[in-house]
Amino acid sequence: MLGLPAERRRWSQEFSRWFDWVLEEAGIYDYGRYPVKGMGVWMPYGFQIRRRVVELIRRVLDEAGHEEVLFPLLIPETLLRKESEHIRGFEGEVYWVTHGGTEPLDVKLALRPTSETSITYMESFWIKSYKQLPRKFYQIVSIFRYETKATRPLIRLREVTTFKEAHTVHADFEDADRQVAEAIELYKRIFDELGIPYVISRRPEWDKFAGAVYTVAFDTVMPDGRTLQIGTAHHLGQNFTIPFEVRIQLPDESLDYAWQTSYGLSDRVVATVIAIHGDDRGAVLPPIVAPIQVVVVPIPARDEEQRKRLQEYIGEIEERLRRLGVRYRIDDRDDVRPGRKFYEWEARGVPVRIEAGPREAENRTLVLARRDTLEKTTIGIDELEEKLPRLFEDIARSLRERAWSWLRSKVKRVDTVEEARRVIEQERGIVELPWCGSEACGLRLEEEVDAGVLGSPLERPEWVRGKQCPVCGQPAVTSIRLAKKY
Ligand SMILES: Nc1ncnc2c1ncn2[C@@H]1O[C@H](COS(=O)(=O)NC(=O)[C@@H](N)CS)[C@@H](O)[C@H]1O
Repeated sequence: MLGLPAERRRWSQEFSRWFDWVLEEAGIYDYGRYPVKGMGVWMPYGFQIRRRVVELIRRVLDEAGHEEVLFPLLIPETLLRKESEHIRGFEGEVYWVTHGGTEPLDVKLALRPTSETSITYMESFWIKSYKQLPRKFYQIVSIFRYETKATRPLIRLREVTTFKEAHTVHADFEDADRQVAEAIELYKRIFDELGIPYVISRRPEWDKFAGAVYTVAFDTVMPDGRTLQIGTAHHLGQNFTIPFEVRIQLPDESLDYAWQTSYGLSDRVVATVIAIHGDDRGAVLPPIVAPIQVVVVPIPARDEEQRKRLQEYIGEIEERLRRLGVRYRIDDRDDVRPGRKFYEWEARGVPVRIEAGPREAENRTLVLARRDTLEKTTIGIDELEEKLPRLFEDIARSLRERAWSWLRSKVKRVDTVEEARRVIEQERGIVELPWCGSEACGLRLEEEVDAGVLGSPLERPEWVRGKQCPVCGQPAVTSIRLAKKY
């Protein structure tokens, strides 16, 4: 299914307004009212979604030998300044604490924009030998960046409240290289579980993380066709261990500085689950992160006798859902019509709705309504235990497939700058061109296509063989991806 079915038009053409609407309507996140720009409030329902996303991230990292830690929020200026490229990269984004009470501090303290400096400083005390390596730490904390580009709920925050930062230490360059590759596999698993599609690119030299040897990034295409960087992994070489003097004894007894990587995810993971899978009725949540996986909406009975029978029947449904271990809600509010209930739970993206009225109680059947495809089926109540778990799997798979076909429809290979510019102008998405690999041509392409460079594939793409760089005419050694970015 290329492009979008008609009924999801609003979702793609007024994405930003839709996104703000769904965050509020579904009770996910309250943004724009808190009196600090770029900072919002996780509301109860949204907090439950975030909690399950964080649980997934923790499970994947813990199973891969990562150790969760917790570092101080405040980083003294003396530490932050130790790695020159890093501080240059973050200079304009750091929030500073300058006073303790009424007293000015002799050393001003940064609210961490990320934690390489505080973590590497402590590693200089902890890590002395290759025998202790590799070490894989991570923390899930708030970080603070005084973003100057337009802030947006969950997408570009000044307090990034769900920042998972992993920091690893290795005995040599190659093992850090291997760790970046592992980080990429772990991120693929996390995004695949959430059905989020991605393009993986090596960022160009002129747009890598401040202090990195190289950066690999996961980008997705949002409903409005702009790309969002949803995860990054960096090889940090010895750029932090040298200034922080993290020396290790090698097997031959010689001393060398350790090698590092770092890799991060943020609130953007929640943003993309909502944005990518959503439709005009609101959020559509994969069952794995849905706070409520099934909502039961009784269809009111007319007379007293039927009402009693229906109540018993709803009780039986509830008992079965409880035994199944499903996260469910029985919406038996009697001052709200079923139609309104459908609207509310659809906006919240509840994956499955069960409707049951007097007829269903009579025939011992249930109406199952899928949130993703909106289709309804009637089953016998005795089929619930067998069909519900499979329905969850179907929903997760169909959301993932629909998202990937969307992404594939938004990535286009072109041979000329004119084509690239036209595609970006008319369709947005990602354009991919043959490239000689030079920074000069890369920057010229940003100018001429009027889009940002995402970078190049990790493996040399076959299709550029025999093609020329559209800027300088030299043989293309790889491809370059451009897009309008968030
Ligand atoms: N202002 C922001 N709001 C929301 N998410 C952000 C923001 N800035 C960065 N992110 C997310 O956080 C991820 C990691 O940030 S980063 O700067 O690329 N990398 C680091 O900070 C490294 N220390 C790895 S943790 C990014 O890929 C992006 O998905």
